[in-house]
Amino acid sequence: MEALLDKNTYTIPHLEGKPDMLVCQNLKKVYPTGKGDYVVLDDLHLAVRQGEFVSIIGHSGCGKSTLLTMIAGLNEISGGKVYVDQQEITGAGPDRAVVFQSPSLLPWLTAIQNVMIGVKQVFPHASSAEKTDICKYYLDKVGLGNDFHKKASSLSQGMQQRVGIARAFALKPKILLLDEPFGMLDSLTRGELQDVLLEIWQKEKITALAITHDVDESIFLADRVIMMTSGPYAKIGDELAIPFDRPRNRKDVLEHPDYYDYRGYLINFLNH
Ligand SMILES: Nc1ncnc2c1ncn2[C@@H]1O[C@H](COP(=O)(O)OP(=O)(O)OP(=O)(O)O)[C@@H](O)[C@H]1O
Repeated sequence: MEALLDKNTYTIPHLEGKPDMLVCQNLKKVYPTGKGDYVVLDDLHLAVRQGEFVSIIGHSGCGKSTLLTMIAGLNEISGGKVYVDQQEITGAGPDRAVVFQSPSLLPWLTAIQNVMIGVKQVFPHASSAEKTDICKYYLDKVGLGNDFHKKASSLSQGMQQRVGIARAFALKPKILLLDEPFGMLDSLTRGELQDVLLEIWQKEKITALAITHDVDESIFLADRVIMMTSGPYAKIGDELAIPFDRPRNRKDVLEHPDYYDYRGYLINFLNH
């Protein structure tokens, strides 16, 4: 365990000299309930550097989605502050794109029309050809180059989530927020989409924060895994830097001599 903690001092080459893109300060969330106030998160501090990929793990109900939706500006902040690129957030904005477990596409629209909705809002002054190019570029990147004009309702769940990922990247956000993005997919599709996500993330050098229940996924994706304590009054309990080389491929990660130490460390946290 000590050796692993030492590894937290490893420098991650692509983060050297990068400023913080996301800062959560003394964050608190209280849900009023019939039985009184329920304090989900309390005094939570988190800083994520520009271009960093952070995974968040923690027990079911500890407040991971609450944290993510507060950062997204979709859930009221009860106390503390969230800063994105040094600006305090006051609500949702195009600087933060969210990918939820279910992409909630408009089923009667095509793949490209679904991506276009957000692109039109974020780039109102771009020409129609430019907007179409942005949509096509990201749909192509997620492997839907031949499916631009298919209705969302005719796409498989995995393909719909590919559209969800394309839609988020197409907004060119500063931060990508992912809430169990692959939770509903079979393991093969899940693996494929993890690869797609990392490939685009690597190219765009975007800051990303992903909630996952899957310890292997948390390691494969992230530069750092954040472990949340169980609620109420949840906060960051521990963190682990994952200094595996980038770009990553699954085989190299799984065969890394330290892989099972990292995995064991995270599972040990969850078991206590
Ligand atoms: N609107 C709400 N009103 C009252 N309580 C809520 C509300 N939303 C969430 N909660 C409670 O807050 C706690 C944290 O919920 P949250 O969904 O953030 O946890 P989570 O860690 O994302 O869970 P999971 O891993 O199961 O998705 C839970 O106990 C949940 O029941």
